[in-house]
Amino acid sequence: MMRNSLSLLSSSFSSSSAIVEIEEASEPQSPNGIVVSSHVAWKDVNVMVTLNNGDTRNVLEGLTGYAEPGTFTALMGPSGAGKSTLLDALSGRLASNAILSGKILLNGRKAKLSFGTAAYVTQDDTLIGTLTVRETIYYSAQLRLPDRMPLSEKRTLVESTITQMGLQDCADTFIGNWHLRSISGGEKRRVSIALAILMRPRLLFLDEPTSGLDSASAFFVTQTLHCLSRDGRTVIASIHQPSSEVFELFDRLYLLSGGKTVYFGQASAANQARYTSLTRDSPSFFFAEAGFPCPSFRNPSDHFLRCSNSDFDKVKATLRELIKYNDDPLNKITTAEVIRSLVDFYRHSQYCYVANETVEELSKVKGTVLDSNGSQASFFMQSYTLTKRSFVNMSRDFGYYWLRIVIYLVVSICLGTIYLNVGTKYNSIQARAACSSFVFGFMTFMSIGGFPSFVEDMKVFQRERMNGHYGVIVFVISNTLSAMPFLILIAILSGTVCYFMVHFHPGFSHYLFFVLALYASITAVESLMMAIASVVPNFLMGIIIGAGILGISMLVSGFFRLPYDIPKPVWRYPVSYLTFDFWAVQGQYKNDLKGLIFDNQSPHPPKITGEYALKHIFQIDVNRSKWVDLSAIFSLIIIYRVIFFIMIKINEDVTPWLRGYIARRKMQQNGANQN
Ligand SMILES: Nc1ncnc2c1ncn2[C@@H]1O[C@H](COP(=O)(O)OP(=O)(O)OP(=O)(O)O)[C@@H](O)[C@H]1O
Repeated sequence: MMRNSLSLLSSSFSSSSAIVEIEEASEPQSPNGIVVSSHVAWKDVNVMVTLNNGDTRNVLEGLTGYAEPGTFTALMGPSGAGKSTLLDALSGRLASNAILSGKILLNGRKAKLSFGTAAYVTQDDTLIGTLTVRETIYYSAQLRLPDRMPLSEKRTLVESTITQMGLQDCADTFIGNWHLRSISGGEKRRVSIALAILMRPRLLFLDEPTSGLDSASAFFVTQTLHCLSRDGRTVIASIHQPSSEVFELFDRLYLLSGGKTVYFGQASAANQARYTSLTRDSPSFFFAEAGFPCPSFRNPSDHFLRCSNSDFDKVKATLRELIKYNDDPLNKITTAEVIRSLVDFYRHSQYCYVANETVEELSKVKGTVLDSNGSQASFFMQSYTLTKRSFVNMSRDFGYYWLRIVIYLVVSICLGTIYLNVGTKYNSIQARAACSSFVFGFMTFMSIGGFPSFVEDMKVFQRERMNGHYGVIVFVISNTLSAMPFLILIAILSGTVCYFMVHFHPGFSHYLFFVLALYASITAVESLMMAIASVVPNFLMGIIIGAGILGISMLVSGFFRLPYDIPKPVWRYPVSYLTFDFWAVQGQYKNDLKGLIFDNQSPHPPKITGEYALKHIFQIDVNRSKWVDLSAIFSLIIIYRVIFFIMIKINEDVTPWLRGYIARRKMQQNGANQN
């Protein structure tokens, strides 16, 4: 079954020109007969980062290595050694303040690995908690597989991926969130890997796939990666503290310390503790040769990390009295010295020579160009699937809309009882205005509560976007459409309660306007909050910024300060015209007051007309139709959504470029100052 799905996927890929065959003859065959494979080689890779004060720091220094199809390469080293940076450099995901030099070759060619060319599993599992494991993988398949692939075959591929990752038992369990029972951490990791391997990528990067897992889960995950590599894939993963069982599953080990290579070569045979019985081709032999043999009964991987972690010097200095020293050579000198001699020893060793030679050879063989492994689905299919997934998420997450609907209803009932049958007395003029302002100002404010959910959505979007699953437009469309039914429900429910309890201007068109204006206002707030979420990923900051903007919007709506009294520069032009509150309040005042007759202050005539109140009390232009005001709110929604789109694009393209530019400028300035 698995084989079937694989060949099916390959055939649909080749027909859609996802993989461009360039030099077929030079292409090595992988164990399962699939032709496309990926050799990654890196030579003299340096990464320099610019710090905020303009200082620079070398994070990686002169790294050379390679990873071949059918192998599992583990990047190991203490915290801060540069494992993630090397992974990021290889996968084209370096931060914008990092400057890369050296050669990175994919199948012998310089390659820009981004947006789905290779699968990348990040350290944290950004998954949608309200979906089950099967649904998560299925939606991902729908988002990425070609439309012409029959549904049954997509399902087969999903099921085979579930089986391959050993997720059968929890396939119908929710990923989990604050109110839904969740799968375990190890299962979450496997779901993330399942999503990465769904499109059968030839190259797989994983940043600490076993971090936070117990030893059994870590072994399971590593064993799965080992099996994936045996399928002809090139697997490169950073691993923090592997157990000896996990270590045995690595084919190659790249040991780093302080951004320098301590060892690169075979990882096999490392489980043999006594170096006298070791083959030359093992890290234990290397350590023994370098003068730091792994003591008997010590896990070799612990020993390698012990030798390469200079933090032990600090620990030793702090706990001098408490440590009992044995005759381990590591206790006689500082770890910094150990690292220095290991790095030096490696540089002049056979291991380094072999690595350089192999990289040279690999760079001469020009192989297949791997094109994006991202989505093959059409724009329509992506939009449909994403809208559906987002709708399912919203309807299952109690905190997304349901809670807000309840609160909206409760507040509407409270408002309805406070302004019950507001009437047409003299004081009713002010009461109606205040009630309308509350509805469009304060009640819409409650939409801020959805911000944490938006932030979660943005995280999933960013992961999927980085892996090339869909574009920004698809995300904006799906987000708008999926929220629509809930916003309509909020507007109808709370609008109806308010309208009839307060007894606003009777008549269907007045009721329709009220509900439509409420819907438009809530949607405008949502759009604004989404735009904020695209640039402010922290929800506390986002809520504060959102509250600030909405507060200003209320201030210039024409209720707290009458329109002509709002200071013209800035506040009236353009701020008030750019806020939905202004249009909503003006439109609703007209919708409610126009056509009504109110008692005067004295019980005798003349009565006050609604038009008079609008003009002379609220300073409102009665000649402008309320429908124009409503159209203005809808136009603002479009503007806010366009801003949302632009923000994402800026975040994606302009900000990294700008940060990179600033980093380079700071570096130059610093260099000039030093000179
Ligand atoms: N963009 C950056 N700007 C500034 N410093 C950076 C940047 N990227 C990495 N560093 C620094 O480089 C060093 C290596 O970081 P890296 O994340 O690669 O280490 P690591 O080995 O993956 O560590 P860990 O196991 O803790 O994740 C760290 O000291 C880190 O602070």
